[in-house]
Formats: sequence, structure tokens, C-alpha cells
Amino acid sequence: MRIGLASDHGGYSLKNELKEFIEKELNHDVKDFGTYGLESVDYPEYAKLAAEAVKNKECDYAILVCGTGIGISIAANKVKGIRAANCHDCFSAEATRLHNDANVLTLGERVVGQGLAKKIVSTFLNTEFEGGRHTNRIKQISEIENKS
Ligand SMILES: O=C(CO)[C@H](O)[C@H](O)[C@H](O)COP(=O)(O)O
Repeated sequence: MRIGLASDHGGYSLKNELKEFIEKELNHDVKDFGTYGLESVDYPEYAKLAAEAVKNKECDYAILVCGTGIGISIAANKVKGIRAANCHDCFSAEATRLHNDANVLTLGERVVGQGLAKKIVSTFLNTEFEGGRHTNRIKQISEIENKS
């Protein structure tokens, strides 16, 4: 799969760790949308770049990192068709793929350690959407998006 990665300065170090992990351990291609250093930047810009790549099908999924994972998640969810989930445990990462068909995972570098972050990423990327009763719920989310 092709995985988009992006962060602000608060998620830069974890993003770099995850890039190597996803490429070398999970064997997926990674497209890194920045940021490329520790200088303070604004997370919405990077959320938009990676989320639009998912929307345009340039990437299958994106993983976004900021200090908490919250700001970058809020920004990504403003892009049409994006279902971004901020997960700091494996149960949530699995559930958001099974039930919400989430296409973006967000993480907080100031919240979670590298080891757990890697397990969360691995769980997210290895879990398929369950469909069934959840399909109509996703459709209802899209309807809210289209009418607002
Ligand atoms: O948006 C956030 C809060 O949900 C992120 O954690 C940002 O990384 C954070 O706000 C950046 O804060 P800083 O004081 O400018 O480093």
C-alpha cells in the first residue's frame, strides 16, 4: 500500500520513526508530506496535504502526527471523504478500521511512546473494514458532510 505521512514540529520525531517502521517492517511505500525539521510550523497545512492525497487516491491511508494528534485530526477531518481517528490504543485503532472505515490515523508524539505507536499503526493498517451494518452509518456521515 501507499501510506501518506505528515506532522508538525510536535510530531516530527515520531513521524520519522514511523516512516522507517512502515517501509522496513511493514513493507509499504511511504510518501512524506513534511514537515522536515523541528522548526515550529502550523499543523493544518500538513494535515491538508496528506488528507488530500488520500482523498485523491494518491495514498491508500495517511498517518498524521502532532503533539497530541488532536489538532491534526480536526484539520484532516475537514477534507471531504476523510475519516480521521486519533487513537492511542490498539483496541481503538482496530475498531476505527472495522466500524468507521477510517482512512487517516492520527497520533500524539507527546502522548504515546514509539513502541505503542508502532503497534497502533500496524493494527490500523492490517485491519479491514467490516462492512455490514457499518456501511449505512458511513453513508450517513457522508450525508452530513454533503449537507453542511
Ligand atoms: O494541535 C495540537 C494540539 O492538539 C498539537 O499538539 C500541536 O502539535 C501543538 O498545539 C503544538 O504546540 P506548540 O506549543 O506550538 O509546540
